[in-house]
Amino acid sequence: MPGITTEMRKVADNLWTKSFNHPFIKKLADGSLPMDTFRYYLKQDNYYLKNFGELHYKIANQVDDEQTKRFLIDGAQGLNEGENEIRREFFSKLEITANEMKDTPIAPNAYSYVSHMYHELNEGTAARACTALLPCYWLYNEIGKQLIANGSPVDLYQQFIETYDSPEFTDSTNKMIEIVDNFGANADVNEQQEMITAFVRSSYYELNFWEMAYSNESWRA
Ligand SMILES: Cc1ncc(C[n+]2csc(CCO)c2C)c(N)n1
Repeated sequence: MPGITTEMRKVADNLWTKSFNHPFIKKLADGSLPMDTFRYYLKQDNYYLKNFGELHYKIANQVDDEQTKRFLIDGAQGLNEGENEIRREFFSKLEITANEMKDTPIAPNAYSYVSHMYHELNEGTAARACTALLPCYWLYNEIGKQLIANGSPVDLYQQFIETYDSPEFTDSTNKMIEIVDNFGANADVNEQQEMITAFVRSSYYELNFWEMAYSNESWRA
């Protein structure tokens, strides 16, 4: 029997297709994305990644299954050594300083996305919180696999694409899918529905993360 993630992926398919076709992604691939837009994305993603790592530890504290606990802790550590390392390189190349970060508040969509993930953990369950993390892995892996075929003529964008197509990253994505499928198999119908909702909401915020950067979203009216 297919796991709950098959159903989630189906329900969120429109949102995912819109992410694949978002001008941010299309222009990343053809190299025409303004560097300022990518810079904005990186700064907001810095907030996202910091919270994403912390959430891994917090969720790990609430799960009983040892393998899942291990994966989440390793994932947070891998984030510190892997993805964050590449980001430090990007920050340095684009001269994004600590002072500039201090002067850049988290933007509305990034704030809502992070708040959603904390809500799923604090007001929900570890299963729902894990589900809220899944589109992050899975959507980026699908985007990486799609874009790697042609790559990007801009070095920095090419490096970004390669991060999400690596065999290690594909393994982590598959492991995360398996974890959510296991949670789904042990959940009642109501909890399964809550998990699907958490997945759809994260997929919505993923789509709007591109839009946030593309439209330079801010709190100003
Ligand atoms: C908004 C946003 N969503 C997803 C990712 C991708 N991502 C962030 S952490 C992680 C897990 C393993 O490195 C993955 C895949 C991102 N960077 N920003």
